[in-house]
Amino acid sequence: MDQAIAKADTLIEAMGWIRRFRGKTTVIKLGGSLLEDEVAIQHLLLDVIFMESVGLRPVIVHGGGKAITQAMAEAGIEAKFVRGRRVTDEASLKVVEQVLAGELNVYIAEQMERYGGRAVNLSPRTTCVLHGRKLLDPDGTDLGFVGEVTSVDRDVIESLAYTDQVAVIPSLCHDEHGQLYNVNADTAAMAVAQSLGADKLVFLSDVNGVRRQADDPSSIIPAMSATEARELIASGVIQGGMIPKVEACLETLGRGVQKVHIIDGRLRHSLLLEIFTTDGVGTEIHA
Ligand SMILES: Nc1ncnc2c1ncn2[C@@H]1O[C@H](COP(=O)(O)OP(=O)(O)O)[C@@H](O)[C@H]1O
Ligand SMILES: CC(=O)N[C@@H](CCC(=O)OP(=O)(O)O)C(=O)O
Repeated sequence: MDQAIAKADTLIEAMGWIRRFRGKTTVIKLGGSLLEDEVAIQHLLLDVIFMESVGLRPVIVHGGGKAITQAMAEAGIEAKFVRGRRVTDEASLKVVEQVLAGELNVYIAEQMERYGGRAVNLSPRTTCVLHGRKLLDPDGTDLGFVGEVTSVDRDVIESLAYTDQVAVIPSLCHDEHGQLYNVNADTAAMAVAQSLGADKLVFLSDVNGVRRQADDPSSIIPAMSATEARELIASGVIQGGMIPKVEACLETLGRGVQKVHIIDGRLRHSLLLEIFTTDGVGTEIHA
């Protein structure tokens, strides 16, 4: 009986949070490192289905860096990164498209349906909602077919939300000539969040947050300012795939959003804990 009462109390507590966030959009960026972990993905997608069921509006943007690197290795192509972005020639682009649009995008939507949700693939193979152009690297390095998103088909994504369906978007964009580009998934998620005027942008990764030492989980930084984040990139504490993630957070903050979060998607219910509790998990970056 006590357990049943505690469960009812939890439901009542959740009601306040649900009322507060109902109708608001949360963009959830699923990192490719997490997509390798079937159990973590199952729990995360259940959290997303719960959010959708109670009237929040989740939108998924995903990457797939690890799977792309593996598929490239199988095709005999060496992966090369510049400041966390993959140098993408024509052969690599084919692999990127197959992994992101052909495999992972379909896998995520299928898993959502399997657990009782309704999901729709919005990829260049179905309906492309990310439009952009070739990214000109600030250092002058030519990254090949790497793009940046300049506009998002907001109406398509929102009309799905109105009919209780969750958009699942891979990090690929088209330019006006139909040329496809490989977009870093963190920056793609940022562009979607900005375009939808999202209330929250949550980056789910396979680390517990930003750390002072990349390989030491106990060195996690629970909260930091935009200035500190810039210093940590400049000093080399933030490296590799964490650079575009933190840069995307900084750009989002620069456009009026007050807080962004980088959290550990392997932690069970990390998404719900982040949204429905006052003690956040992971690293929060604030203006
Ligand atoms: N200071 C840091 N704190 C935490 N992780 C870091 C840091 N610097 C580099 N990293 C690396 O960034 C990775 C996360 O980026 P990435 O592999 O692109 O993840 P995702 O696939 O989730 O986007 C971590 O697994 C870690 O190896
Ligand atoms: C240009 C660029 O770097 N694109 C990324 C797209 C996937 C991605 O970002 O995946 P994660 O979220 O797993 O890092 C890449 O090719 O790896």
